[in-house]
Amino acid sequence: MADGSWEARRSADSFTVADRTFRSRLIVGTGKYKDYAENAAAAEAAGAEIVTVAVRRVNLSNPNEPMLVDYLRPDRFTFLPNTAGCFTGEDAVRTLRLAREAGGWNLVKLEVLSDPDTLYPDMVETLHALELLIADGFDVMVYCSDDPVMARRLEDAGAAAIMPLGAPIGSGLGIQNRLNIRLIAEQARVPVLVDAGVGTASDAAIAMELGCDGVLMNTAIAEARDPVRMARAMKLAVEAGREAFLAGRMPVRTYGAASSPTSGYIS
Ligand SMILES: CC(=O)[C@@H](O)[C@H](O)COP(=O)(O)O
Repeated sequence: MADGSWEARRSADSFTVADRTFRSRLIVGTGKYKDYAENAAAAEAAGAEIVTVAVRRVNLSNPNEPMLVDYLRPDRFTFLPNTAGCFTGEDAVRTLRLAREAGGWNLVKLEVLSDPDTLYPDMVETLHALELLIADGFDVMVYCSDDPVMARRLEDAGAAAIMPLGAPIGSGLGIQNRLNIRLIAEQARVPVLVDAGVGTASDAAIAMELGCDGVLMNTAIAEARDPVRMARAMKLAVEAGREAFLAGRMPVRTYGAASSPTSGYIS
């Protein structure tokens, strides 16, 4: 997209990251599923075009074990390698360099965690790693805190997409700071996708209503009683949230306003 402004992004029927255009605004993960078959069925039901893969945790190369690529075929899905489990920028950069050597992936998701309890991103390490990866020619989608100032710093450093958390990874708490997510979406000139913390369909719809370009989620689908059905619900929620955003919501009022006014409307 030549003009990445919010005004241009807000009306587009697809989103573009590093010259690749996607119609589906829902990215799904590949962890915590019963097996790869269930994972694949959920990704299909979600209508996802991108699946994110924790390259250090998923079997991509040992043919003696079940392999992800036999179920989620690379000719059907764009694989987005991520650095889940990395707690230093150096480790994350090393992981993505190995992923590129193994699979040729250049579009990647950077995620540098701070501590194992909150799983919050370490933004100092993340920014440092981002700079190294950009210098290395990667296109980097960046998992980050919901801080608009930090989001701008990442964009200035060359991030291909900004991915603020809704809540801690795997918490299912939903979006904790709607104001910040909205500010980040408004100011960015690259796609903004809420990543982590979505618990159910309404959370995904809220992310889209706030003006985000998309949503990435894993646990909400993988840990649902019926993952395939939840994946379908998430697809519909993302689409509904996007439609509501484009339609433009009514103003919020402090006081009541009669639904059958006596003037000012057609009778
Ligand atoms: C799959 C992935 O990339 C995770 O690191 C991501 O942040 C998802 O978080 P949830 O499991 O909370 O959706």
